[in-house]
Amino acid sequence: MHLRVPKLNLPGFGRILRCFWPEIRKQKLLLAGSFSALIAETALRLLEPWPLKYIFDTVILPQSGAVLPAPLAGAEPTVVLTALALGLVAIAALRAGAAYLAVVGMSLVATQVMSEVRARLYSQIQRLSLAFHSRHKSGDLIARVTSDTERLREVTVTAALPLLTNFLTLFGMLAVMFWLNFELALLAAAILPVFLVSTVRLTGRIHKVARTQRRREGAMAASAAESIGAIKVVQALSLQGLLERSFKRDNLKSLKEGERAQQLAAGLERTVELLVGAAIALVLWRGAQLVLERALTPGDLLVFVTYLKTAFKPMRYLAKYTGQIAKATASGERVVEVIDSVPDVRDLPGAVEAPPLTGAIRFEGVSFGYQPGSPILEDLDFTIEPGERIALVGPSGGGKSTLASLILRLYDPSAGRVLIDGRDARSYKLDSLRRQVSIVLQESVLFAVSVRDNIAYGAPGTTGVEVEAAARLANAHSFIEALPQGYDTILGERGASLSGGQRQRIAIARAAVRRSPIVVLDEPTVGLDGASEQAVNEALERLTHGCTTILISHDLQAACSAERIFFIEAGRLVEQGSPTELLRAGGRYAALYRCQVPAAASGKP
Ligand SMILES: Nc1ncnc2c1ncn2[C@@H]1O[C@H](COP(=O)(O)OP(=O)(O)OP(=O)(O)O)[C@@H](O)[C@H]1O
Repeated sequence: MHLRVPKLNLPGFGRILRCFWPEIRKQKLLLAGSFSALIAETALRLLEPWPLKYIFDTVILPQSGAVLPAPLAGAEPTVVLTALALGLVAIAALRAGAAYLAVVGMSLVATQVMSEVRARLYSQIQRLSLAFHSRHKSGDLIARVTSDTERLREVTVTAALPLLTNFLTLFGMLAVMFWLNFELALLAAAILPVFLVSTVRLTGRIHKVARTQRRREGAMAASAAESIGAIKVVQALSLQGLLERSFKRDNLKSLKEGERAQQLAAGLERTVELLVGAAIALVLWRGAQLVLERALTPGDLLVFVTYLKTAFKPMRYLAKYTGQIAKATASGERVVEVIDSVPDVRDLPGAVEAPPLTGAIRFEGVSFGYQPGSPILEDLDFTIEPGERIALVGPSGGGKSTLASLILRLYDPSAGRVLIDGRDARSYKLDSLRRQVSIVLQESVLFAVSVRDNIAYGAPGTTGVEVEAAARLANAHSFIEALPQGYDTILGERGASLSGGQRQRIAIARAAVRRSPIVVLDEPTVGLDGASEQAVNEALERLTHGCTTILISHDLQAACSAERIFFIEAGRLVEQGSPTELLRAGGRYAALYRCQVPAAASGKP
């Protein structure tokens, strides 16, 4: 019956336990050891008031008629007193030892389980597809990996463990109380239903507040991460004041929710104290009558009252820690939500390792939308031969980058198929496919590690010689050598310590170490000055030599370097052909070209 109280959050608890079970199972020996220590502690706690009872019943009030246990029966009162006092010390010492082992063991279990869960969560976040990441903010995900897992670990040790100990004690003591005197035990247990009703009501509300607060903290971490990540833009646009005000508002709301949860928990704690007080008064009132009627010894009544105070401690604990446990459950749910998410793009059953690809790409009736019901690409049909160079051009928002991300399998089409070397891209193992596609973006992201590592990230296992060769290919070797520590120079976050053109050339070197047959270039020279653009273009020329190349560009003159041009508008392939063919055809591409390059009205690209 008493177990119904923590069951309040059981759907959450159950899900969390199920999710963490693989990690918990690994700690079963340590868990069993700690649990045994916990049982021993409980048993010793049950024994604690008994020496006092015997001192009362046999030394102070020998007329009570109580009988001493066998070894002490008939002994001198001073001997009995000394033995019982020593027994009291022994029980306390053993109980302290058992409690120490239980706490140390359980915290070891919690630390190990949570560090493994944290690692699993991190790798899951890395693996979840872009569709998931565009729904969740990075700061919120970071909060899940760091503070949510930490809160779970902490609360397991500081709240859940004491609760478990005390619930075991409650059961043990109630059993002994019923054995000692049924009527009195029934009186003591009478407060349980009242307690249950008020706890159920209040814990539900506390849990709700805690969940809202945790969600808000996640959102705050997300906005902090977003603005700190874009500090240059924030300062350039003088957005500090605006962002500070909105952060303060959320912070205050979170604080108020925290206060509310604390108020509710404090209210619950006081209710429990009142109930325990009433129960003790009731037991004393009836117990004293039973002692006078000689149906109970004074020592028994002493055991009863001591038990009652200790036995109802779990209730106080429950009240005190309900807020914490509710918050931890909310944290646990946030962790489980991510771990249980199934990546939209994943290896399908029977997926095979992609063999070395030639780079043939075919779209068959491909449609795709980020949200169901709003298509971004519609019914695309085309073939790209191995080693062919294709330029994707067309108005902004037409779907060019989206099309390229389908080749990388960052998303899967909602209809139709993308075939790579004649096989559905979904039939290959994801990693083996992506390893054979290189990508250079408009804003290449570099990591805050050495230049060498940034390049080697392109293909794990790359040697120093290969890194240098790739840097030479990317026109980056000489400027890297001129950096303070050459290839060992550690870059600022996102490569902030380099110029745009330098970042691009390192990104090209990173793409080069992959030696992949397919290369996607998404506006790689936008924003570069003439000299940088030329250096980057030379590097790209060498990178894409002999590869199937998809160039996304708004620069129609640059697009003319392609063998074929695909004009993408509103998610449809409206024109395709060689630059000369398209100009002659006088369609959408020719009109745009003449706008951009008026001198080309002659029709020659
Ligand atoms: N992650 C996303 N979630 C939802 N919609 C998106 C997402 N990425 C792009 N879109 C939408 O898809 C459409 C096509 O975007 P896409 O970036 O593919 O176009 P584009 O032709 O490459 O544009 P640009 O030339 O400006 O780079 C746009 O309307 C854009 O708003």
